[in-house]
Parts: sequence; structure tokens; C-alpha cells
Amino acid sequence: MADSLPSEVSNLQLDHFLRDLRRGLKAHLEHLMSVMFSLRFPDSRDASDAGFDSTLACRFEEAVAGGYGPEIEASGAYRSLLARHRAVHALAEDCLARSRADTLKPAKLARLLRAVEAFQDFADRLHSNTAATLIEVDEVTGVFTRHVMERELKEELARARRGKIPFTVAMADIDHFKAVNDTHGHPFGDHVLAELAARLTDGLRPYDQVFRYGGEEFLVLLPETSGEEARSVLDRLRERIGAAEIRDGNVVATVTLSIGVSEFASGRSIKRLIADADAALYRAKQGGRNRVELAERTPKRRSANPAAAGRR
Ligand SMILES: Nc1nc2c(ncn2[C@@H]2O[C@H](COP(=O)(O)OP(=O)(O)OP(=O)(O)O)[C@@H](O)[C@H]2O)c(=O)[nH]1
Repeated sequence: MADSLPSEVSNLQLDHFLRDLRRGLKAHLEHLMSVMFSLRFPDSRDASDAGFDSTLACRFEEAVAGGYGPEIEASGAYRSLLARHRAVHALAEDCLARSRADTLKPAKLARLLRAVEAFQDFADRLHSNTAATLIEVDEVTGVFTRHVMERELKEELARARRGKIPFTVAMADIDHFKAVNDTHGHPFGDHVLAELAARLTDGLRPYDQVFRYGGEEFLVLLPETSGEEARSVLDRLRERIGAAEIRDGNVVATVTLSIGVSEFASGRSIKRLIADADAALYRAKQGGRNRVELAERTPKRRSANPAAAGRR
């Protein structure tokens, strides 16, 4: 899909593109469902063997038709795919509206292409095969694992170096998550992780990426974004997340996030970028949690004062 969209597009082409996107999603979800069934029922040959009934198939059809009801039960991967699709779709609709009003800028279209590529990449990975899927997509939250993160960061770094475009990474860590597990149990804790991953994905642009970094920690990659911009976007998102309940049956909780943000600067390695985001996250925790801290810009060269450089 992404490859076939030229840089100069007509409204008709965009209309077709949107239709393809919907069709593409349907195919992706059908595939995904079969993967999920083979994961859940490894011994059965097909879905009917495993007692896969039409209720779920109907819900699936509804989801594909665009009525993503909150009642749709879904794994983290499924929800993540829907969240990503919604975001790509909204961006595509926006491009179409702008194109009709003659205000569609090439940069916006380039972002749409990027978002579609990221969406397809995610969907393809889910479908590729079970073993790869388990390595690349986190089972609990449905977002990419560190395995994919490392490759994506390398690519972003190369892109930034080529085009001198800024990008930013953020480390987001759930506050007092141990208490959530201790109070409500581990399964609810898993639900919180999945919900937060979906809310982060939903609240960001479709070409931003959320990865599960470890336990209750997520790494967010924001291409073409300065540290200041990322800070303000993530601060608004942090506020929204902290104000919304997370519910699973009768169990309800609210959780907050502490976030450390670090902008790429030339000469910095990925390791350093992450370490800076981590240090900023530590400051956010120390400062009382439920806040966003921006890493200070590190000098390009080694500081003339080694003691100062060593403190970071
Ligand atoms: N349910 C669930 N819990 C997890 C998972 N991975 C890590 N955890 C839990 O995350 C908790 C992390 O606890 P701590 O490192 O003490 O951090 P915290 O309680 O969030 O406190 P602060 O980060 O200092 O605000 C531990 O209770 C882990 O068991 C997971 O996949 N599922």
C-alpha cells in the first residue's frame, strides 16, 4: 500500500488508498485471528476444531467494519493493531480532507506514508509466524519488544544523521506498580500494562512507536520531534492517563506515569540516548513521580570539565 501511493495524489487516489487500508486491515486481522487461535489451541488443526464459534467471528466482522466497541475482547496484540489502525486511518482521512481543500502539504503526506509503513510492518510481524511473533511482539501488551526497538532506533538514528532531523526517545515507567500487583493481583497488573500500552499508542501519532522496554517500563520513539515538543506532548498524555480509570470487571484503579525524555543530538550513541532518558526518568521519580523530565543536552565533545561530564 505504502509503496504504491505517489507523492502527488489526487482525491480519487486517496479514496482508493483509504479503501485499500480498510481491506488491508481486514486481511491482517483475519490472519492475526488464525495466528492467535493456533497459539491458544496448538493441538487443533483449525478454528472449528478448537470450538471457535461464530460469536467471535461476528465481533471480528464488527471490528473490521469500524465499530470498534469497547466490549470487544482482545489480546494486547489485537488491541494494539486496532489502535494503530485507528490512528493511521484518522491521519489518512485528515490528508484526504486537506487534499480536497487544497491544503495538503508534502510533509503531511510523507507522514502518512510513514505511518502506513509502520502499521504494515507491525501487522506483518504479527502474521509472519508464531515464533518470530513471540520474539517481536510482547504478549502482554501487544507492543513491540526490545528486539524490534533496537533495530528501529538504529534506523531512526541513520535517518536523523542523513536528514539532520531531530528525534526523541522517552522512557515511561508506571508509578508504584508493585502496589497495583500487590493490591489487585498479577492478572490485573497485566491488564494495566496492556491498557497503558494501548493508551500510549492511541495518544501518540501513528508513526510514533511504543516498545516494552522491560517490566513496567515503556520506551517511546518520536521521530521528527524535538525534546521540548516531546515533553509537552507526553505531559498532556501523562495527565490524561493519570486521570482515567482502568477497569477490569469490578476491579478499578488509576495509575500515573513518570517519564524521562531525551532528544538525539549528533555524536550521541543510542546507548547514551537511552541512558539520558533513563537519568531524566530517575529525576522524575525523585521529584515526586507523575511528571515528565527532559534530559539536558549533552555537549558534543567531551566536556572540558571531566567531573561535570561524569555526573551525567
Ligand atoms: N503484572 C505484572 N507485573 C509486572 C510485570 N513485569 C514486572 N512487573 C512488576 O512490576 C513491579 C515493579 O516494581 P518496582 O520496581 O518496585 O517499581 P514500582 O512499584 O513501580 O515503584 P516506582 O517505579 O519507584 O514508582 C514489580 O512488582 C514486578 O513484579 C508483568 O509483566 N506483569
